[in-house]
Amino acid sequence: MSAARLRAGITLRRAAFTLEVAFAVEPGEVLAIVGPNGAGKSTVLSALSGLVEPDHGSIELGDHRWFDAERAVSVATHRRGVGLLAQQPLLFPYLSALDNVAFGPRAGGVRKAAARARAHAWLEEVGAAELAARRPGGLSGGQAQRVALARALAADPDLLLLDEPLAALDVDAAPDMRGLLHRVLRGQRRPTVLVTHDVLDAVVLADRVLVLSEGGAVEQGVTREVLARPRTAFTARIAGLNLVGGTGGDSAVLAGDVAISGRVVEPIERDRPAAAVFAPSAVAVHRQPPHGSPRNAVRVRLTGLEPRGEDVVRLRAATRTFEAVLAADVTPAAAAELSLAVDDEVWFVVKATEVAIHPASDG
Ligand SMILES: Nc1ncnc2c1ncn2[C@@H]1O[C@H](COP(=O)(O)OP(=O)(O)OP(=O)(O)O)[C@@H](O)[C@H]1O
Repeated sequence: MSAARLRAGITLRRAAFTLEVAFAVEPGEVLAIVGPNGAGKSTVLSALSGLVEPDHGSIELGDHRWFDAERAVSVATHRRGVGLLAQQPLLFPYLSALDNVAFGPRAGGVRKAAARARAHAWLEEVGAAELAARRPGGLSGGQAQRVALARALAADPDLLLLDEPLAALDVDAAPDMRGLLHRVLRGQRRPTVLVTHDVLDAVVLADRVLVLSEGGAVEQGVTREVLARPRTAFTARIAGLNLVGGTGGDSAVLAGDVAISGRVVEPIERDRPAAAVFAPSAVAVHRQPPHGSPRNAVRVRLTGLEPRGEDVVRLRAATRTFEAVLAADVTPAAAAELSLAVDDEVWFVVKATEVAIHPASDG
């Protein structure tokens, strides 16, 4: 496996749309590109894989110049060594899972027995060894996506592209696949670019995040820093969920002097990065710390109160002993009863059953 840095700085104009982005992804690093529909996420991936040509700029992987508008360089897609895992697994229907995975190595000139051995190893790696003989028609969505991941990696690509890899999976299969991707991505040395709508994917899988809006990067940085301190209203909105980053404890995330307990959705490791995620609507607001209750309680200072429709007031708050920006949705009546105002010190309280605990990327 090569370990080269991806560098891209491109401009691409369409009738009513201009994409203009610059980013780099280090070997072993995962960059998530998030943003609303039409922001240009797919266009970035198409440019990286060579399916569209930017009007200006360049794309390089290590010493290899894949694209350079000024020097009229454009390396063909199949020569770029790009592995893609898309929303749909796109397996060959008449080949077994094993032969699907062996396809890349075979196409790369590896002999049949060696290609099949490599395919077996990758199926093993993604927990799908027992599916080797099955055709794609006999696989569940989650199983097929595991096989598709094995196929992408068996070809030993220099750059891995993940295009909404969990979007088509049902709610039961997505956490398993997310956990698998977390494990597999941590062990590799190539750069990876992940496009996703789901901020949780960015938290669990990406070291850095680039927020794309109308063709431009509105924020770029270490995932947890961008989400914990969103500099644009857009990022705060996509963050949507409360996120407390810290390290893994006993069914809990340890952040500063607080332990947030919850349901462990994907296995976490002690002292490794982990994140607790919960909805603003799951937060109750108290003036006094709750006593003798198994709930999570975090002391915060209110930084904002915004009405959201008739039934909800969104409270924003800064934590005191660790870095996070939290939100709580309360009824206007509750906000009035507690006579809440900016700068008030209150307790945000959330039941462990409402908190999902995930491993987080190292970034
Ligand atoms: N083949 C095309 N020809 C012309 N315009 C296109 C083409 N593909 C996409 N666009 C336009 O380019 C812009 C960026 O689209 P793109 O698909 O990259 O966004 P996206 O962020 O991936 O959106 P989504 O999340 O909906 O997939 C949009 O305005 C879209 O309408």
